[in-house]
Amino acid sequence: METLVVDHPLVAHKLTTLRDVRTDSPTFRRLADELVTLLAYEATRDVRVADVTVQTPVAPAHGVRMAKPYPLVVPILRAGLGMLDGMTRLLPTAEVGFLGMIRDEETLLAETYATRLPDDLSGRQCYVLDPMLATGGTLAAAVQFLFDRGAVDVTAICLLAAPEGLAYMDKVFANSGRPIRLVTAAVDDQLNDSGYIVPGLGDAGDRLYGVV
Ligand SMILES: O=P(O)(O)OC[C@H]1O[C@H](OP(=O)(O)OP(=O)(O)O)[C@H](O)[C@@H]1O
Ligand SMILES: O=c1cc[nH]c(=O)[nH]1
Ligand SMILES: [Mg+2]
Repeated sequence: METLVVDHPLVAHKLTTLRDVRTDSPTFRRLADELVTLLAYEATRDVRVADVTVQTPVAPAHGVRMAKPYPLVVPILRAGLGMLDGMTRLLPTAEVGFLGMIRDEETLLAETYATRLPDDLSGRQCYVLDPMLATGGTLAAAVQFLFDRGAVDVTAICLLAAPEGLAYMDKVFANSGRPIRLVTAAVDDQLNDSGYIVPGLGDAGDRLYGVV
């Protein structure tokens, strides 16, 4: 998986506050929203556009518009929902599909409880949103869903990633022949025995929406 760690002082500043255990839920939500917009700016560098000409008050000007089919943005519920507004602010014409996935806290295996995606994704650029890439089980399953429906171009945007998750993605998709990109604010040190990213930021879903 091609991985881009966005090296920017504003990204580092916002991520540091997100990590801070004293940051409350409203602030965490706002920062996650701001951070995804900064990451999305890099993640959409290759978004498809088509040439157009517009008339300025002075003369014709050559430019570009987003090409059809428009990109598909896929937040992974629940925590990925906290990244959706920040993404669609940058890509207002994107369509949105949903995947609901939860990781079993004992086995760390991802289970899918909801899918709402177009049946045919051939030719679509897909952007998966999930704040945390830990063991990689959730992201691998999400990318496989998109591949199974014909997607060939998948970019994941994660606020934080663990080396174990990157290695797992490389292992699972080694022979897929389809490129996968990851854009993230940081690759942390490791996972702990409970599968949490260290130092990480804790449980992203709980910090966004509360413990359920
Ligand atoms: O890489 P993995 O080991 O699969 O772990 C990462 C997943 O765990 C978290 O979701 P969680 O299962 O806590 O669900 P939630 O978003 O509803 O909190 C996170 O948002 C990822 O989806
Ligand atoms: O550190 C982690 C790992 C998985 N899910 C989270 O929300 N946080
Ligand atoms: Mg969670």
